[in-house]
Amino acid sequence: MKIPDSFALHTLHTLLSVLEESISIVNTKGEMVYWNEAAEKTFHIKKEEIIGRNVTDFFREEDVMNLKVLKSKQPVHEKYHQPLPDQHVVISTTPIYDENNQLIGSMSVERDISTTIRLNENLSNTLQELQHLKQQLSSKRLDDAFSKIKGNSQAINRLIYDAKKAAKSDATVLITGESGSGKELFAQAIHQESSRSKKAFIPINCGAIPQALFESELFGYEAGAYTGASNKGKPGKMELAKGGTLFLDEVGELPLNMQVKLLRALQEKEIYRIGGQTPKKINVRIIAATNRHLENMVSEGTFRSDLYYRLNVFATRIPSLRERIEDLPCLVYEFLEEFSSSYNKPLPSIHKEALNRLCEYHWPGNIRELRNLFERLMVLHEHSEISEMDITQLLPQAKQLVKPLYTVPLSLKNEKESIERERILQTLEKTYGNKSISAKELGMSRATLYKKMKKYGIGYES
Ligand SMILES: Nc1ncnc2c1ncn2[C@@H]1O[C@H](COP(=O)(O)OP(=O)(O)OP(=O)(O)O)[C@@H](O)[C@H]1O
Repeated sequence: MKIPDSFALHTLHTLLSVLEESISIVNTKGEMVYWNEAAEKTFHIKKEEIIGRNVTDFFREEDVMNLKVLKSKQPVHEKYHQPLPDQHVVISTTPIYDENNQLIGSMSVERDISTTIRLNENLSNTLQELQHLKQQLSSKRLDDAFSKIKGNSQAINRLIYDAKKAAKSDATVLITGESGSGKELFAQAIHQESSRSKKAFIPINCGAIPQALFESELFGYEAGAYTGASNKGKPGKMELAKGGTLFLDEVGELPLNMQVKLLRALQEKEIYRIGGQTPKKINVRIIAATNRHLENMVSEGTFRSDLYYRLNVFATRIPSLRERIEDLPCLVYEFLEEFSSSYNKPLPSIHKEALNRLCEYHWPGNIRELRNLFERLMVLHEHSEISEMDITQLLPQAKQLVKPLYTVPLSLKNEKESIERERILQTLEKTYGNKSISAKELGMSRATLYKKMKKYGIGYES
């Protein structure tokens, strides 16, 4: 059956009008002879306005693909094209020939991709902005003295907020908290954020120095002050911290007679070196820390109340890890990253049950204990995921004491030392390195404990 010409024409017309692509046909004079509904929508030009008119009345000549193809007679296939400044299309254009192979015009089919392009532009701008913000954030974090303190809990954010305020003043700060909870980290951050940051941060562990040496450590001595002293004299930590911060760690261990001397120095802002006749002006900010309950010590008479009040100007207590267990996942990822990078191992993932297991544990050694556990884990671990079993094996309850089957007999002295070393090691392990508790448990002074640790080569991070 022959399809009548008029039917074919209407069908073709209907087909072109329902297409989502814009169709435009120009004759060899550049006049628009066909313009479908999609073209009307894309270019916001009605058929009645454009049909019969020269296409250059609406577009710049160089932007009209139909005109280019009329000239070149070369068809164009699926090419990106921008007919108007804010219009983006993918265009196919082909020359039209009659039955005598005479060029009679050109037809373009254009798919509007302006929305996609705009979305892409927005996305790329957003990504650039994001990148920029990330850079800003990371440089800000690096600049931020508190950036080393990890954790997102309300408690830690509040502490950082308060500590930043304390850093702006020159007030004495007293930091309390369990062993390994981050007291020294906070003290360092306060110093770095303060106007004294360019000067020294000098830590002094009040519990580690034998009583007899404490005064010379803190105040220094003049040449020839006593036998065995350097003949040049030596500045004490208070002088060394000039313009900076003196961190009195474990201040609760300070002997009473030294408490008096410290208080006098703080009040009078000057010190005398041992054997010295002229006072030396001191300019230090004091940050003190302790895991002891100083108020109780004051009532027991083992800590002077006047020194306590002198230190307690700005007091802050760092909660134990169990009190802010919500910080644990963030700390875990931090330590995994740190140790995978320092031991050159791929970063493992951690199973949810392993994290649960860690959250259930009571962390007497706080963040130091968590950090040590992850260092051990990264040394031993070989898989891509950390399982609950890996954690259970490393947590103290799971530890089993393995007694050697046979040991070479030692002399009495050596045996005594060996037992002592073992006892010290076990106690330190049990208290997660807390020297004051260990010393008490072992029935010796902290200074003696330090001396013995040195003698037996026991290095325990303080
Ligand atoms: N919030 C934290 N984010 C990351 N690391 C932390 C944090 N708190 C503590 N640490 C790490 O835990 C370890 C112990 O911290 P720090 O020495 O400051 O504790 P401390 O309370 O002063 O301990 P001690 O009372 O035994 O002297 C350090 O390696 C420290 O870097």
